[in-house]
Amino acid sequence: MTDLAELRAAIDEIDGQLLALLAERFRVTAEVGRLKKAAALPGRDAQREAEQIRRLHDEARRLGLGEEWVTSLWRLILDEVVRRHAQA
Ligand SMILES: O=C(O)C(=O)C[C@]1(C(=O)O)C=C[C@@H](O)C=C1
Repeated sequence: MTDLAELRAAIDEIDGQLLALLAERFRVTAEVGRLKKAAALPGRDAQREAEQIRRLHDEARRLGLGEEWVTSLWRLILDEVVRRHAQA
């Protein structure tokens, strides 16, 4: 039981770090959104996203994570950034 509690505490710690990193990522993408708006660039950059997904696939393979799963996760994040760009 102690093991379970300790493992769950480790999970909670990691979840907090993941959330903080995501918040930091959204802070940076908000700056990108401001630059794009000032330059009248579209919110989505499909070529950049394809490069990102390719790189993430390589890293996912190296880490033993499923490529499709990583793609779905980043789709969620990228779509949220594009949504925020459109609202800025
Ligand atoms: O790099 C950009 O141009 C962004 O707007 C950031 C970002 C990202 O979150 O990484 C989001 C949307 C774009 O389609 C590509 C990348």
